[in-house]
Amino acid sequence: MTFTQELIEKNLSVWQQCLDSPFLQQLGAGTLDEACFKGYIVDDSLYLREYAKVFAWGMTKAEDLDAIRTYYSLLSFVNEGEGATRLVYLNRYGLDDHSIQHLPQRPENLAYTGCMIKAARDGKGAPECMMACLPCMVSYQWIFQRLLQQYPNVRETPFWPLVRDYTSQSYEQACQSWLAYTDRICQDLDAERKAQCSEIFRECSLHELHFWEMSLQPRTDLP
Ligand SMILES: Cc1ncc(C[n+]2csc(CCO)c2C)c(N)n1
Repeated sequence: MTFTQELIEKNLSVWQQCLDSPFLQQLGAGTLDEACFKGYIVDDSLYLREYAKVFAWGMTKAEDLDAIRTYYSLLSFVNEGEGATRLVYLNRYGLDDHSIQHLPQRPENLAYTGCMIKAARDGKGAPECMMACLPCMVSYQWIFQRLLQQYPNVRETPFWPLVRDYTSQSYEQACQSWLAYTDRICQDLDAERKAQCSEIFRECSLHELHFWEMSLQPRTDLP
């Protein structure tokens, strides 16, 4: 079993709780209140802005071009794939990136991005940086694939563009290559550093769960 397979296995119960969260279950069934979804999209947009800073810290410690290429590929997915879908949703709600930048991240969101940025800032290098962003990328693939199996009719709901992004073959391939890169750089780490990495992965998985729980409440500060 590779290191990332081990990490995923250890955290599957948390990801299962994400999948079972009322927000995702209602999203799959198409019954989710769009005010909650709107709040999620706004917080997620603010989250992705902060997410970019994780790689800014990662870049300063990069020891080879492989690390830089991986960070670039992660960021370009945020910007091109997810970014495009998010913008369609923001527009649908009469918002755009500019009009939401002044809004605060809700506390669970802030706690999550704070944790990721700290891991990349205080960590020794690429392994810690990848640990901070692996749960977000890989849990989405795991969760949305299962959600689509459970609710094939989600294709007929307003939430399909989001589900489609994370269930596409190209997203699965991208995840595989990010995982393979992580396994490569973690191969020769000593036990102590592996344990620290595992702790970051755990913490960020729990933050994913808290983000889904937070999203069941609509934001109260949106136009
Ligand atoms: C709270 C939250 N968690 C995870 C994602 C998914 N995600 C974030 S960045 C990225 C690109 C590759 O890592 C992916 C898939 C999200 N949008 N919002």
